[in-house]
Order: sequence, then structure tokens, then C-alpha cells
Amino acid sequence: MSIRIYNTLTQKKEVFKPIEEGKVKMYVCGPTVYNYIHIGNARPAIVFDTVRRYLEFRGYEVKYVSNFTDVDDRIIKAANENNEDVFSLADRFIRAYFEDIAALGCLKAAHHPRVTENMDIIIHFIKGLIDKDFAYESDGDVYFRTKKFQEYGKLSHQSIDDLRLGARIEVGEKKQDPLDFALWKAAKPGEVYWESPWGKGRPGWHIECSAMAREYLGDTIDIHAGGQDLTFPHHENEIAQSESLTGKPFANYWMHNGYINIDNEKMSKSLGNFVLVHDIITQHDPNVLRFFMLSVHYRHPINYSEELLNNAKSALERLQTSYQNLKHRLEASTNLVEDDQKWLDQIANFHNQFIEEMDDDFNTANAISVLFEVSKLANYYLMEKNTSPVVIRKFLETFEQFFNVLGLELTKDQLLDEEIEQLITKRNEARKNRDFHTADQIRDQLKEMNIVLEDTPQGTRWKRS
Ligand SMILES: Nc1ncnc2c1ncn2[C@@H]1O[C@H](COP(=O)(O)OP(=O)(O)OP(=O)(O)O)[C@@H](O)[C@H]1O
Ligand SMILES: [Zn+2]
Repeated sequence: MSIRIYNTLTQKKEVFKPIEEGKVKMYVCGPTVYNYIHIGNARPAIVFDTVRRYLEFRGYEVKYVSNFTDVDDRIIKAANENNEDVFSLADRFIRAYFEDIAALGCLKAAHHPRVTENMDIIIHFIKGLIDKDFAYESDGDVYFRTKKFQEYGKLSHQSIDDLRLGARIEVGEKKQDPLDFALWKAAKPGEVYWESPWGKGRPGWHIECSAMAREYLGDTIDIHAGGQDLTFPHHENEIAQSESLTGKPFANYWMHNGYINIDNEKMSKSLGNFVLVHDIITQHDPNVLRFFMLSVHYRHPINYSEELLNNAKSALERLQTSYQNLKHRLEASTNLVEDDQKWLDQIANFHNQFIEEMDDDFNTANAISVLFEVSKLANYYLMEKNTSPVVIRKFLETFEQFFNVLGLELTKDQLLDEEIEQLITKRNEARKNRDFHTADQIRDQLKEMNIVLEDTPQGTRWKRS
């Protein structure tokens, strides 16, 4: 079986064929760093990190690049409001971004290029477009000549004529046609600027990604990704710029994640309806947030609520407990049992199912359902009187592999079911011996670990609070 990817460009799932066998070049549009990221911004980071992990699991060597937009209007505004210079503000939020996404289990990219460190290659790219008459200078600004790129609209499936209907030239813009967009913006007085052949200024947003993707990955890349809102105009413009310059396709597969919504409205900084990753990971294990995101297919919207996050927490804990119980039992299993093969076959079957689901456009939601099937089978197996280390190890390995592909952690500071049972037995013995001091100590120790005991005529019951 091969991996199939839903390609926004063709609006179809397509079999994935890399440009170079065994290698994948992948570019994911990164954040504009003027604030902490909210959980909507975290979705592309988590989703495409999982795509990368899965491609690596399937044997590809992935070169993953994700940029920082570290100069733009919003950054300049935030820096002014904060009485801080643009560079130090951007730097602060880049550091915060790395901390947040590392907590969420995202691997580092091969490169995290910043716009301000790639000004030469951006200016060079713009010059190339002017030389080919795909761009023109106008009073210190440079604009892309959109109508010259015949295929404009192919990613967002809109015709140039339709787009023209909605386009206006804003006050202060010096373009020749309403569809043209800025590649270089002349600096306003007092603004941060870079020298260029067109005077002091800074780049437009779209050109940055075209230039940096080409610099770090080449003319044509395999996968270009980002949130759904980037399809138009950002990615459409990236295609126009890159393909006009090189005459080659820019990216073979375009992937877009759906929104994180709150009360069915897109979470965004401008609407103020956001939950910062920075805050939420002080209250919840970041693994829970990652698990929550991956429980839904990446193209579907997620309506965020605290309740859903709590459900994700219990679901993840069920899987983790199952793993812990297996681990605990491993030491106690010595027998090779005759029907080992029957269990091993069932586990292998789940293994194949997991791969089938992930091959199908990275369906993490269904892959997680397979994990629950593995866990159900494991719990059932642990009820057997004789267990074999071979089978237990296979269960453990399966959990470890799948959790690793999803970027999730299996262990946490929690007592195993069997450890709890042992402590309860010890406590009951102490009570029988009228050693109430020890009995109380055990009860307190368990309480600290959020385990509540209830003594009933049938014996002691326990639950996690
Ligand atoms: N609510 C959301 N759900 C999913 N992805 C999102 C959401 N909001 C932004 N993104 C994605 O986050 C990534 C980083 O985007 P960026 O830093 O430009 O944020 P943004 O779109 O400006 O956010 P905001 O709309 O809150 O200002 C992009 O890939 C973008 O598509
Ligand atoms: Zn981009």
C-alpha cells in the first residue's frame, strides 16, 4: 500500500510520489511572531509534525523547513506599543514558540529560517521577477503583475475574473492593477528598514516563503503546508511568484489543516477568542492537547471546549494505563504459552490497520481508534492466568511505535493499577494487625497520588479522583 495525500491543488487524494526516491522536502508556513501562539496556531505545528513523523516511520528521509515571519505590520505595531525594538520582541516570541511546540512534542525542523536573516535572498528573488517583467517598481514599492501569471487562482479554484470583481486598490497602494500584490514595501518614516535597489523598505509576506522555500529546499518541493486560511491569498501568491521565476511547479502536494474554532468561530488573535498554548500547558499535560488535536482528522474543524479536552485526557489515560499494566506484568510473565501465535497474529493485524489508516491521508482519528482496539485486546490478555513475555513485549512495542508516530508520551507519574492493589493489600494487613499508623500512612500516600479509597463490607474499593 502507498500513502495517499489530499492535495488542495487537485482537490483529490493522490498517491504520494516524492521527487527523489526515499526523500521528502517539506515546507510549513510558520507563525508571525508578535504574541504567544494560541491553540489554533499549534494545530499546523502538531499536524504536520505528525505527517513528518509518519513519513519517517515509513522510511522516508524528511527535510522539514518552517519559517518565522519576524518583521511585519503587526510586529511593528506590537513593538511600538511595548516600547521595545522589533528584533527583541520577535526574538522573545520565537523563543516562546520553540518552548511551546517542544512541550507539544514537535520535532525541530532542519531549518527555521527568519525573514530578517534572509533579506539578501528575498531581494534577489524580487530582482529576478522584475527582470522577467513579472514585477515592477512603483515609487519605492514593488508589485507582482498578477495577470501575467496565467494560472493564477489554480490553488484556491477561483478564476481571475471572479477575483477581479472583489479587488480594490487601497489608499496608499501604488499598483497598476487591483490584483497586483506587494513584494517590497517602502519604509514609512521611523519604521525599521533594509536597503534595496528600490530604496529603504521591507518585504511583503508572500515573497518571504517563496524565497526561503527555494533557498532551503530547491525550486520544486514535495509538500507545502499550512492552515486552511493560507490557501488564499498567501499560497496562491507563493505559487505565482515561484512558478513565474523558475518556470517549474513550486510544490507537488498542498496540504491544509482545518480550523480550531471556539463557539463555531475561528480562533484568532484579532477576534480575541483565543486560548494560549503557554497558558493551557500550565493546567493540562501538553500531551493531552496533542492527543486532543490528533483525535480529529486534520482537515476537519475542531470546536474547542474544556470539556472535550477533559474527555481527551481520560481517553489518553486509558491507553497509558493499559501500557503500564502490560509493563508491570512483563516481569511476572515467564511462561511461553501455546497459543502465543494467536495473540501475535491479532496484534500484527492491528499493526497493519494502523498503517492503513495513516496511509489514508494521515487519518490519525482512525489510527487512534486502532490503538484503543490494541488496548482492549491487551486488557483482555492480561486477564489470562498465564501470560507470555513474547506477547507482552509485542503489545508494548506496538504501543511504543504508534505513540512515537503520533508524538505522544506513554509514561507519566502515575501509579499502576497493580501497584495500587499491592498497597491496598499491605494496608489491609496492617489493619488486621491493628497497625493503624501504617494503614493511615498508606491511605494518605494514595490520596496524594489522587487515589481515593472506600472501605466497604465487600472489601476496599479505589478510584482515581
Ligand atoms: N484557528 C485556527 N485553526 C487552525 N489553524 C490556524 C488557526 N489560526 C491560525 N492558524 C494557522 O496558524 C499558522 C500560523 O499563523 P499566523 O502566525 O499567521 O497566525 P494568524 O493566522 O495570524 O493567527 P490569527 O488569525 O490568530 O492572527 C498558520 O498556518 C495559520 O493558518
Ligand atoms: Zn508561507
